[in-house]
Amino acid sequence: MRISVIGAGNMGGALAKGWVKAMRDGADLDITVTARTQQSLDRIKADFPELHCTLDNKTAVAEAEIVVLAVKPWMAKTVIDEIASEGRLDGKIFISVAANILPEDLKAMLPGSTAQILYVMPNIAAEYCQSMTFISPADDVPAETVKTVERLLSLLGKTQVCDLKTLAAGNMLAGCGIAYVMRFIHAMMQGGVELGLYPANAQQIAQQTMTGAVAVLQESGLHPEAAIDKVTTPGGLTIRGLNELEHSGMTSAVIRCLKAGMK
Ligand SMILES: NC(=O)C1=CN([C@@H]2O[C@H](COP(=O)(O)OP(=O)(O)OC[C@H]3O[C@@H](n4cnc5c(N)ncnc54)[C@H](O)[C@@H]3O)[C@@H](O)[C@H]2O)C=CC1
Ligand SMILES: O=C(O)[C@@H]1CCC=N1
Repeated sequence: MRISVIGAGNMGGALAKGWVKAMRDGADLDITVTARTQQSLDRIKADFPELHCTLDNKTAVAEAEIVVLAVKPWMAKTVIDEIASEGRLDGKIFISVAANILPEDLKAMLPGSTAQILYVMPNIAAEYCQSMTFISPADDVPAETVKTVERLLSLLGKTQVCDLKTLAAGNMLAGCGIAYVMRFIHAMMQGGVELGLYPANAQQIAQQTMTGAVAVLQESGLHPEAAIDKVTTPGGLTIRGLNELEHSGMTSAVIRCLKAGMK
């Protein structure tokens, strides 16, 4: 399958690199990436020589079956005007990962085009095939196309085909949420340093603890509070910290954090 990623930056680059890793595991893909500067392309090509790299968006689109738009949202219209001219996107699968540009907005930017439009929200863990990716197809996209896109994105982690409301909420937990989780890890590091650990050691400990917590919940299927009960000795150490977190409004802060991006 020939895929062109227009804008191989943080997100587009992560998708392309994840797909290359899938190719190394046997997936039959042919990936082209574009960027604004040759320097960006040289950087990505150095570690991922399987990628075709070009500064020419139009050629990249003309040669692809699937086009992924991964430029900043405020550049989407200009780039779409460029790549869709002369019917270049017609009949192709067109995935946009530009946040908050909905399928109806994309349709308005592609008047008369027969491109099959899907609004997709991955996260940067796509590079390591651990993304949580949401897929919202436009109403007129055939089921077979949705399946194809789902298969392709499943190479990069977990996927959900969903409506726009779920995508918006899911993106706060996953697309943006990955940054919130990283901020929590950093907060643990800061506490760890105050307790006398070196930052690098605190980071390793915090990351392994995060991995362990995820493993416990995934393997056991427990609700988080049931698993927390297993850690919390009455009158012991853990409950002191848990209550301190709640006195400081942790749960409320997280809820407010997730709601903030929906405004
Ligand atoms: N960074 C993230 O975690 C996520 C980002 N997104 C979406 O992905 C899109 C890209 O975001 P980032 O990757 O963070 O930005 P970025 O700035 O890292 O990447 C954008 C890329 O587009 C390239 N570019 C700019 N103009 C271009 C043009 N005319 N032709 C070809 N390439 C061009 C730039 O060289 C750059 O490599 C945004 O719309 C964002 O909403 C979606 C989910 C997660
Ligand atoms: O911050 C943003 O707008 C994008 C969307 C999800 C992650 N980054």
